[in-house]
Amino acid sequence: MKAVPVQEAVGMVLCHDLTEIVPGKVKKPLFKKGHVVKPEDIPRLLDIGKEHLYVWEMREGILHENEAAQRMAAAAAGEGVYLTEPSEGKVSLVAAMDGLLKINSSALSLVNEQEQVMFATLHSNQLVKKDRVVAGTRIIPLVIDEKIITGVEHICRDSFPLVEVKPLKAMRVGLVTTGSEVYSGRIQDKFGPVVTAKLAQWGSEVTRQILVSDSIDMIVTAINELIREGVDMILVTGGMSVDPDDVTPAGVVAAGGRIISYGAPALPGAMFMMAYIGELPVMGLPGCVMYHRSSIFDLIAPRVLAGEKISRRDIAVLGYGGLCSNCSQCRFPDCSFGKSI
Ligand SMILES: Nc1nc2c(c(=O)[nH]1)N[C@H]1C(S)=C(S)[C@@H](COP(=O)(O)OP(=O)(O)OC[C@H]3O[C@@H](n4cnc5c(N)ncnc54)[C@H](O)[C@@H]3O)O[C@H]1N2
Ligand code: MOO
Repeated sequence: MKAVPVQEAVGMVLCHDLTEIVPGKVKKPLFKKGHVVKPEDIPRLLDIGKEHLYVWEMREGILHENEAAQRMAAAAAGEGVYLTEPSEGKVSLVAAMDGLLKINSSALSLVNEQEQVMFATLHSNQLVKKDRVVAGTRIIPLVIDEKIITGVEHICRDSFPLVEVKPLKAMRVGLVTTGSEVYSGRIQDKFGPVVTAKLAQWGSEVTRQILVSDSIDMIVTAINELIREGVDMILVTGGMSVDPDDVTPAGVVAAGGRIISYGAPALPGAMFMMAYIGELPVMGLPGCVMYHRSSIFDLIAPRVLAGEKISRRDIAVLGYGGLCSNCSQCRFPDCSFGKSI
């Protein structure tokens, strides 16, 4: 690579995008890589502070920033992600569909420990819309030793994929709503509508809701009925707390449930329960899920809908970032709640 004064650069081919920045107004390439410099470009180049331009000299084992970024992005991207063309040397990774974003954060850190490269992403385990930029990567200099990029590709291959968007399955969900006050008709059920609306937003449907009193036998009968109907997920609402009447966890165990975690390091969501009956996911939802706009349910349900099996470790790591700030205007998922990795 050779630097030549701009006045002598007419007829030469630009070897990288040249950026113009006017604070608050413009940040974009004024000239793209490959542009042939014309006499009328000279004053505009001087305006953006370019007195010299680089002229590209191809050398074995050295990569241009665009090719380096394309290779890193391609190596990291799994299903549900597409790549943009490089602009100013950066390639973006974009969601190809609505779904659950998965980032391998430890492999990502390994990539970023390499010299002269960067790779930045959104947080893992959040829902993203189609066409949202979920990550971006580039090299820091204009050219780079190919060995560094090969090293990044190795890291990506060992931990593939670094970035992925998983589609949500459309599930049939059964609800068991506990509580003598609701069962007897003293108060109207408020849990059903909240959970139904959330699931609808994620493309799933509540196919049956059964109201029961605070009785282990009634909970077991309701769960068995939902299993017979072939639901893909069961949610048991209420009865998760410390009162003698709160028998939901005991009811789920009596129905054959294997408890992964009773209690979760999330607020709202402390009294949440994750269980499985065979392979069937069963969640015990505490009252806060009905009350708060975002809670543990918004952290775990999308992952179950994406086909993930929830482990005790998945729940345990939620503590870091598990405290909701209760903002007056909720911006979840664009906030720290649930961003544990
Ligand atoms: N002494 C303690 N009190 C509470 C604790 C605790 O650890 N110690 N935990 C608190 C947390 S955190 C939550 S969340 C709630 C959990 O409540 P539950 O899920 O056990 O719900 P219930 O006790 O059955 O009811 C609480 C409240 O919500 C109303 N409710 C319940 N289900 C419905 C429904 N389907 N529709 C409308 N309203 C419903 C119920 O009538 C009660 O008013 O506990 C904290 N307390
Ligand atoms: O679990 Mo309550 O489950 O935090 O608000």
